[in-house]
Amino acid sequence: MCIYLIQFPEVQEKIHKEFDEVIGSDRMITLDDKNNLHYLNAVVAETQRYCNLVPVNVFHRVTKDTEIHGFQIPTDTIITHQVSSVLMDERYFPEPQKFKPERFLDKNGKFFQPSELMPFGIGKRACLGEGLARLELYLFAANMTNHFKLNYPSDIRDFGKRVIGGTVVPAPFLCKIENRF
Ligand code: HEM
Repeated sequence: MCIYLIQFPEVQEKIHKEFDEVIGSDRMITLDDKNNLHYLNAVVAETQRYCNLVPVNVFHRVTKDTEIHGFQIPTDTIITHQVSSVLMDERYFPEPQKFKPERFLDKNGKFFQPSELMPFGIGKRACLGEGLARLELYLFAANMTNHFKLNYPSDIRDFGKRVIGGTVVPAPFLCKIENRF
């Protein structure tokens, strides 16, 4: 998310505008503020959609003969699904290659979360840590961005490079951090 805020400064500006209007100080932002920070929630959602944090999903075993779109999948086959195929599907997310938090705001500017946004998987084996992870993402994103403005370092080298493993992480990067208060 830090990298996207630097790469898309207009997004960072809109977050700061929302903080100035809704929070208005350097006080601790808590869960009580969550329902009032629509744009911030939209940026967190778009970050999860856009970054595809879990590039290869967890393996599952088919427990009975199954047919999906005409393909026969016998019992005990090991399968994995790709959440990213939904997150990058233009039927649900027009212009999927663009970072657009506004896709998660309704016409009144209120945050909404469509069922197709499924970075934690779906169904019985979806992420067990989803609730905790959502709270952490919100609290970190809110307090970090309220306090600081992020910018490119003066010497930009390989900025924003993705390192793909079990999860995707950014290659170590430098950035310039300014206090907002
Ligand atoms: C941004 C953070 C996270 C993301 C995007 C994420 C995403 C995922 C995904 C996509 C799966 C596979 C779901 C499936 O196979 O359908 C998964 C499984 C799982 N996650 Fe997470 N996860 C996150 C954080 C966490 C945290 C913080 C915990 C624990 C505190 C956690 C615990 C688990 C466990 C135990 C499973 C296996 C569930 C099962 O197979 O029944 N995850 N996660």
